[in-house]
Amino acid sequence: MAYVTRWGIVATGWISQHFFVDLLLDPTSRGVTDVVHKVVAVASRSVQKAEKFITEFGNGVQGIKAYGSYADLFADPEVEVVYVATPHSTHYAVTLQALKAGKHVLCEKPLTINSAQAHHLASYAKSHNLFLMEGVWTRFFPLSLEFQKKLHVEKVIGDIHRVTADLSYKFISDPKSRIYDPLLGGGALLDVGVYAFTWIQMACFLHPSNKRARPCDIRASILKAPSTGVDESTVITMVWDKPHIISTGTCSIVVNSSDDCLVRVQGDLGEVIVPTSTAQPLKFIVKIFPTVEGGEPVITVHDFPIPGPHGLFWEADAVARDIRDGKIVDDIYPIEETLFEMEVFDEVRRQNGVKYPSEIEFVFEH
Ligand SMILES: NC(=O)C1=CN([C@@H]2O[C@H](COP(=O)(O)OP(=O)(O)OC[C@H]3O[C@@H](n4cnc5c(N)ncnc54)[C@H](OP(=O)(O)O)[C@@H]3O)[C@@H](O)[C@H]2O)C=CC1
Ligand SMILES: O=C1OC[C@@H](O)[C@H](O)[C@H]1O
Repeated sequence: MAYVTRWGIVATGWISQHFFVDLLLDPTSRGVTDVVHKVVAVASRSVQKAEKFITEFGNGVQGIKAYGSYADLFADPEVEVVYVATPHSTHYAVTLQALKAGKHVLCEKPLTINSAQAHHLASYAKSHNLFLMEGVWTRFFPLSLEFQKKLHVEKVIGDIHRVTADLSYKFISDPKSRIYDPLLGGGALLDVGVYAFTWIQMACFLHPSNKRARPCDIRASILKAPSTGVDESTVITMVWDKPHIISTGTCSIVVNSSDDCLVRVQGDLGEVIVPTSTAQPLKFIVKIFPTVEGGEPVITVHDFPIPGPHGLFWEADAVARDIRDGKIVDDIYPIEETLFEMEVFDEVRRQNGVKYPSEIEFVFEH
């Protein structure tokens, strides 16, 4: 019997629409038979918005409740796990409120805007035996798992020496948008930098010789947006002692990533390239250098088409299995990796004197 996971969706913005559509897809269409997803309720700050969202994107599914406040959804005993998709700066308070109501939580990336908030959420969830995960959906793509296997198990490119990863989008320069607004945690680092960072985590942090150690050196540069002062373009270089790798992660909200190489992992024998979006990857390429002078490289393209609209369902399936199995931390993307990510991001901002407004950098007393 498939386990039925009972979801509550919090907020009705862009990514919530995508998540909702993916949740409503029949899991057997992607070969999944052990879990299914039931959307119990949707909450918005306006009940009309929640109703409209259900009508527009609910694929005719009946019985989904519409709430006009997040608190009402948290109070619903039928909701088992909450998907939080509000702007970054509100993740901490909204997630804490959900946890305090006894709900498991999948919160969109970034989990919080700083590591102090992330540590608070992680310790609250742990001490109350509740599931908590940052929604870095990319980590659950079969492609990402195969990428790690090729690098770390099959060691197809031998010893890894250098890793570069990028995600950049040219966003419309609107100071009121969440991308530019400091009060909503705007800037490249928290919005798209998370993805560049996650590929570096997969290649370096999860390298078997690294044994989950922190990098021994972190250096970062930030170019601030003249309009609002958020980080417009950010570069993070890290040195990983034991696997002996140097990595560079880049992100920007004023230029687009190149479409031919977003991630490049270079090793003794060749390189692995992810050419499409580092958020929603579709293929990776393994290039093995010629062993004889004048020989040709051997190039293998590994295609991973998404069996559905977006690919957020893989992350949802993982959450469902964790909850079914009584796990509070996911194995593929454990909360410890989020804490590490947030600690590095704090350091990146510290080195560059970038602070979010005090209204959003707070930590509740606990
Ligand atoms: N995994 C992925 O690929 C993606 C993840 N994200 C993440 O999801 C989160 C939401 O992003 P996105 O959906 O693009 O954002 P949107 O601006 O489209 O939606 C955010 C929603 O949050 C609610 N909200 C609550 N408080 C506020 C506030 N103070 N100001 C504005 N909206 C508020 C609103 O819903 P309501 O009015 O119904 O309460 C709003 O529609 C971000 O943290 C982002 O990082 C975003 C895009 C892609
Ligand atoms: O997570 C994301 O991925 C896609 C981007 O367009 C979006 O701004 C970001 O939040």
